Amino acid sequence: MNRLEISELVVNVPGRRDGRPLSLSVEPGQVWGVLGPNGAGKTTLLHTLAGLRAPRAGRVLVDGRPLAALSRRQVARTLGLVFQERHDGFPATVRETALIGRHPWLSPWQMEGAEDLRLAEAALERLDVDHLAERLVSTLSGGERQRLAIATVLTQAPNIWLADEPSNHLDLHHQTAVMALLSEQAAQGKAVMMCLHDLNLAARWCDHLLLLYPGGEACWGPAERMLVPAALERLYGQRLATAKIDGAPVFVPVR
Ligand SMILES: Nc1ncnc2c1ncn2[C@@H]1O[C@H](COP(=O)(O)OP(=O)(O)OP(=O)(O)O)[C@@H](O)[C@H]1O
Repeated sequence: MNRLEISELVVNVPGRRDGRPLSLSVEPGQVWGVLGPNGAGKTTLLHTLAGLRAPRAGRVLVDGRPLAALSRRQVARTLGLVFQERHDGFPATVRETALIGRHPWLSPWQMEGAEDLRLAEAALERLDVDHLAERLVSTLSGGERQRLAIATVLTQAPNIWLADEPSNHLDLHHQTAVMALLSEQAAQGKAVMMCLHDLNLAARWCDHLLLLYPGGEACWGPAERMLVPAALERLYGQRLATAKIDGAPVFVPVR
């Protein structure tokens, strides 16, 4: 079990004043959504939480220990990252790519074993890309690549998921399947934080929300307290109509 604690964190968004420092905890079992308009700093925040970018101030802690004090291997075992930019380094198949998720768990020259292969195959099947296992990644569609990226993190089996737009490129069915998977991960005691542009996915699947405003303002808390139409309209500069379906609020932009 791992909790991700953000303490007085000021993310370094170039050219922007500090804004409100962020202090919150993503607990095991919780699903946090990060909402905000383009350029609000969602990706920069996730990169900072992953230790890929230094903050201007404040700290990121895993189970009370600063992220910087953990070894690279500990970080790689603990944090699973689904990020937007992907580079095809060398030609690899879908199966080989999913197996990369096992690397934090292997010693430097150790080959993947039967159990690693089983985990990778199960993840590919869960993300509905098992039929593509032999294909080169460079031949995949956008949605297939996204599902493979998520399958690779599932193979990695981290305790904390950081996902930047996990529903990106996905059709409606696969959006729902991925949100159900992240929700299930949380139910198994993992901590999940994801950036989302789709307010309705956030309203249905996230139990906590962090709202990032372009000027550096922010507020956070349980989803039902954050999903206030007036606050969301201010966040996006967009009028919204609201309804309730299946017990969850639904927001539709209006002209
Ligand atoms: N290396 C950089 N140099 C200059 N500006 C940068 C750099 N990286 C990010 N920014 C700026 O920082 C701001 C925050 O970027 P970020 O990608 O975190 O936003 P975001 O909320 O994820 O946006 P989006 O919804 O468009 O994905 C943007 O205005 C972006 O142009």
